[in-house]
Amino acid sequence: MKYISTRGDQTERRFCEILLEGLAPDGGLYLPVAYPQIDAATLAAWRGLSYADLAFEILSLYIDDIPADDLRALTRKTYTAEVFGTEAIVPLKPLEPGLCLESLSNGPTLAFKDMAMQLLGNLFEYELGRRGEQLNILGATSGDTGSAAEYAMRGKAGVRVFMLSPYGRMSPFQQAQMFSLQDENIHNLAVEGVFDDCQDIVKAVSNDLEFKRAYRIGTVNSINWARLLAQVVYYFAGYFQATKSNDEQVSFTVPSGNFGNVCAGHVARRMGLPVKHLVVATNENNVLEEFFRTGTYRVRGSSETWETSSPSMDISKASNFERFVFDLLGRDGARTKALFGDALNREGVFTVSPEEFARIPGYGFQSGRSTHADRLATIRATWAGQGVLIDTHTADGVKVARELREDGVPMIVLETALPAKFEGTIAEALGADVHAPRPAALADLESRPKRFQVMPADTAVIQQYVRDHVPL
Ligand SMILES: Cc1ncc(COP(=O)(O)O)c(C=O)c1O
Ligand SMILES: N[C@@H](CCOP(=O)(O)O)C(=O)O
Repeated sequence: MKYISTRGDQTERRFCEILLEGLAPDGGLYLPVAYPQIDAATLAAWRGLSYADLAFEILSLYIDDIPADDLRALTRKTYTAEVFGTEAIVPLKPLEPGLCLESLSNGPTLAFKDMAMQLLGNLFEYELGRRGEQLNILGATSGDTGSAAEYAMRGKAGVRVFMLSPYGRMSPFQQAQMFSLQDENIHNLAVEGVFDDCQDIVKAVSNDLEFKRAYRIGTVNSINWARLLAQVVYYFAGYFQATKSNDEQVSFTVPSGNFGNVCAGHVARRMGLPVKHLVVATNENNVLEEFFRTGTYRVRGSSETWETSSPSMDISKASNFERFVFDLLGRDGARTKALFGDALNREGVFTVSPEEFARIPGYGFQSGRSTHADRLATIRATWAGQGVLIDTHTADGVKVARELREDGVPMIVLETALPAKFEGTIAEALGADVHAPRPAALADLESRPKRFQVMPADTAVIQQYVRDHVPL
């Protein structure tokens, strides 16, 4: 499989090249030249595979520059019951008839990011070892990508992590999870700004091609196609668990911010997975919900990006949304560049044409929004009604899923984090007597010594920090 950029550069690249490269040189995101199509016989053959072997089958359609035996060994090393808690890896949890959660948050950092990041760590180690190279990862996090990446990369030969996070905006648990790491190859840079400022810096550094090459900068955000590819697998795994035959359809509701997770669902659907709807659930930062309702994509500045109780979704520039729009525009790279590279930079807004907007139902997308009050009410109702404790992001998903579900089509809500990460809001919803369980090894997390640097939201300052810490 070859990959092209969403902004018109037709140079075809192979998987391992883009794995280490992240953003395309023209500022676009990589996508495969075509989505492999899964026929009924293949879908039937995949039903019943272990998660690791399903991951191998899906990955091998997109990766032809890693020998099959090595790739299978990588997926088997990654997706184990020891790391993810169960043999199913992503078991479904029934909530009520026709509605269930897909448990994606049983990895080491208690959020769905582990699903892809554990694989990415192993892929990086494999490819860098093969090439005898090193990689300096520059990432941006609103709370969960950062810890998942750091836990996956700590101790990995040839990898350093520079992780930008919005200073003071993550939950105490999320901050402690990252900042308590003392590993030499992990650098936590707390940026005075919002997540979008952090992501803008990552993109600016990636677009400085001379710096990127000299300092061997790579990325672990969903900018990186490998992240999305790994996330495609759990849509198939969820579908197989929720259905008995491939004639059935399901819908997914996806708590969304940077649009990586639901974009993986879009890829699965384009491959032929029988998905009826992909429901994008946002919090008060509803840039995506607004787009699917109106056709206008209006990014917002820091002063309009609200600090909410689902903080990992406090995102007003969904970087990965460009991949979906490229497909919506019939893969017209010049038009995608005009919207994302030009209109968005100049005016902070674009509107797709009525004809383009009319295509959205064909892609299965729907959207809804949830607020703090909805979140509290949903956490309470799900605890009282089903005895299931959900986190604030998953609550946004459940709230919207309950509004948009249809009779006869199972609705799977992706559980994107565990409640232990957001104890403050759980206590606000349920009172101090209900405690979100956390692994014993993390009992004293918040009281551990912390190691991080506070930095201005300034690309040049971050670049200087990288220069000071990466020997040339
Ligand atoms: C817990 C949680 N839920 C939902 C999201 C939103 O996912 P995405 O950015 O892929 O849309 C994130 C962050 O990405 C997250 O950390
Ligand atoms: N919510 C994310 C934001 C980054 O998203 P990504 O999927 O692009 O890595 C976080 O928790 O950091």
